Amino acid sequence: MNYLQSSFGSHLPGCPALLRRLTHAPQPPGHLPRPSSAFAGPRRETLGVTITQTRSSGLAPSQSWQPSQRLPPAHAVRDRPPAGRPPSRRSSGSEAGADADAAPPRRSSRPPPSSSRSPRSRPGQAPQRRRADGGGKAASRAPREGAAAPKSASAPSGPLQVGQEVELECARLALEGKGVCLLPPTGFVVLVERTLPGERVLARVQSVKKGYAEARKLASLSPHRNAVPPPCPYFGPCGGCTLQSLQYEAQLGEKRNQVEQTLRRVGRLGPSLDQIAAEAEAGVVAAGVAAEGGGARGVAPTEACREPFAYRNKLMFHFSSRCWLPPDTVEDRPCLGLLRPGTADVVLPVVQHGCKLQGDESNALLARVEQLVSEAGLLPYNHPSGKGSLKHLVIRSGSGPRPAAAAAAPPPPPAGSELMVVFGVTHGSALKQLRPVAEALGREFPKLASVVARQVAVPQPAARGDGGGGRGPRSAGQRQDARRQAPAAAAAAADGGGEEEDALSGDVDAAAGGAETLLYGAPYIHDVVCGLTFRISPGSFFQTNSRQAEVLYDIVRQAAALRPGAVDTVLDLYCGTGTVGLSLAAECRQVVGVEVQESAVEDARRNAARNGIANASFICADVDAIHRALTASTAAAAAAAAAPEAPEAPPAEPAAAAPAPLPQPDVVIVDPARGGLSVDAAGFLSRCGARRVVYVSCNAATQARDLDRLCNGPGAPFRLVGVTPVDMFPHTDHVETVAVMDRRTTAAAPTAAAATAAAAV
Ligand SMILES: C[S@@+](CC[C@H](N)C(=O)[O-])C[C@H]1O[C@@H](n2cnc3c(N)ncnc32)[C@H](O)[C@@H]1O
Repeated sequence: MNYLQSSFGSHLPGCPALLRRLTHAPQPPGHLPRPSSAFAGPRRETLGVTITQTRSSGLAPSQSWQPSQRLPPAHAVRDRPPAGRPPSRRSSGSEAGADADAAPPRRSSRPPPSSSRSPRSRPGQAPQRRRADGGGKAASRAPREGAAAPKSASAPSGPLQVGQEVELECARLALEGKGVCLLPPTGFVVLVERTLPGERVLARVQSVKKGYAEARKLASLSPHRNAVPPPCPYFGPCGGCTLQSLQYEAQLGEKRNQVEQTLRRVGRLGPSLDQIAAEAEAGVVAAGVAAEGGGARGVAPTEACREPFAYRNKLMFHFSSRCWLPPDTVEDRPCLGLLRPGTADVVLPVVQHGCKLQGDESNALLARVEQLVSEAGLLPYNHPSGKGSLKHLVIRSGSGPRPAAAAAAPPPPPAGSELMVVFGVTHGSALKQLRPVAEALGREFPKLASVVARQVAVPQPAARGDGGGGRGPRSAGQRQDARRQAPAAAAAAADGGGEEEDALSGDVDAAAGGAETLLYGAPYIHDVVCGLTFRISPGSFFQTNSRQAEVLYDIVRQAAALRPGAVDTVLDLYCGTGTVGLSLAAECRQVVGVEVQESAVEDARRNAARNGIANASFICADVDAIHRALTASTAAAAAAAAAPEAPEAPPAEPAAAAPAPLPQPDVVIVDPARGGLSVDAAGFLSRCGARRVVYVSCNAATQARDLDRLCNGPGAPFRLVGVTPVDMFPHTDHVETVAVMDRRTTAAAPTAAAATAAAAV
């Protein structure tokens, strides 16, 4: 998954109404975050060792690997207003990341379109500015008469015009980290990226839609009081760490606000949160939900991450023949880095400084991979020419297995003791050249335990939606539909949780694929979480922040509120490699995990055996199929009861392939992908009879939608009793949330037939 897919569009599959509730405005489908103007200032200088193409690969000069560009420190150039300089010779004009309008980037040697130029940069013209006081005292004025209005691709339908400059104050953060500014006096929503609540900015309107506008920040007029210089030189263009310029404590507060706002607006859970807060105030707290669980707001404070940098055990990088040098240059040359927001094949080279979210050794590995593949004559896959074969690179790390001798109270082994490299390749022909690359890496990096190549699908022209050479972003809804149609592809798509967790983990489509070839070492690495050793295959989901996963699982354990004496049966739905269920196993009678991806289920079974856990079992199945099978068997039982004398009919086609038998659960843990629960999965929770459901989510918007379904309205089966955000991804706008629901005692209990059917599924 890339940054662009973390936009609203993908958070809220097929739910424009949810978007409106979030921002009071619809978000355009496929809307993408824009890169910033952070690099519009000083000229870049090129440092570092040149990596030249030395093999006789028949490359044109533009196809050769080049050194990564040294970038100025982010704080030195960020928020600089555009200098009005002409596009560079190499500039691709409308590719100007900072000034690009809604149109997708395209190669062109033309200068930027007039709609994307700053009116201020035109000689003899006064800037069009509108002032908007956060306090509602609007000092706004219409664009000056006589000043040429900026050309707009579409007629403005709000109080703003494309190209207009406006002073705004940020009221709050939207889920994807953009600042929500309300234009007085109407409160018209303007979304401005890299803008923090309380900050006043000068921004230029980029697009105006029916109920809202999007603007690009030109300058910070009064920064957030907790603003800090972002330490990463790629901050801004790289869409990953949108909150890096905010002090960490303040990030935690913002994430709590986001979760609360989303539950109130999208989930219509204001009354539930108010009740949680009132009960906490009165000292009545649901079992397993911390006393401060609500405070005055119904949402607990965000659980902080102790190590807010170098916390990631997995990052996905992309190979591309289109290399982005922010703000407005795209060169046709091989490049390894992070996808430019809003594109499917333009890459920001990050090899030189690495990514601050992963460890030093992983960054060193990244740099060495770039050198070695260049020397081997390997090229990025190029669409549409079909040349080249490298698509992406995933670097994973783990602590290695827990030493047996330390079984009593094992301190976790140091992170990064085992490393894994996964090459995503489009053609098997690359394997021959990759083998010596893998062996060289193995010799140079003693901690490298595994190098694997995965065959990935070649982008289909029909799927292009970005106009730039590849797949366009698909909504989570579309991905879910595709998953229903092709469970096998879905399994592959899970690729370590590409879409399941956050933007930096992997592109679900790029990662989807088939054959894996082991190039070096073993086809897995190990990590230790909660004192248990987990085996991780290249395609298996594993929480990307191992240390914080322990905090998350501890909150889940408390929230499950299992009865003493290990008497409860726990269902761990969407269980991945079994981490949540296995960490609970000692306190329950039995744990049953359900997971769609075969390799993850295999890992989960091995993990149970390796850790000596005998009361956990894992089923490879689509969670949705459980409810369909349950519904089918209930209907069949009802039909049989209604027509006992009917002649024997041929057996009906099963509504869904029924998974292996599931026991009646006391507690269910669900941790679905970003798309949240399907209607079938929610239906299963309603009917399964469990007294408590602990819902772990990496997408507050879809979680809010699901909680609305399950907790609101007459006959709703559950009552929301606690919400705790957990910061698994510091500096990014992602937040994990643990919501706890108790079955309402007044709601109709599951019928005996349903319970029996559930037991039989
Ligand atoms: C967010 S991960 C959670 C994994 C696990 N709970 C953990 O903490 O490591 C979601 C998992 O759900 C799996 N998954 C996605 N859709 C599924 C479905 N329809 N049925 C079963 N599993 C599914 C993915 O393969 C992935 O392993």
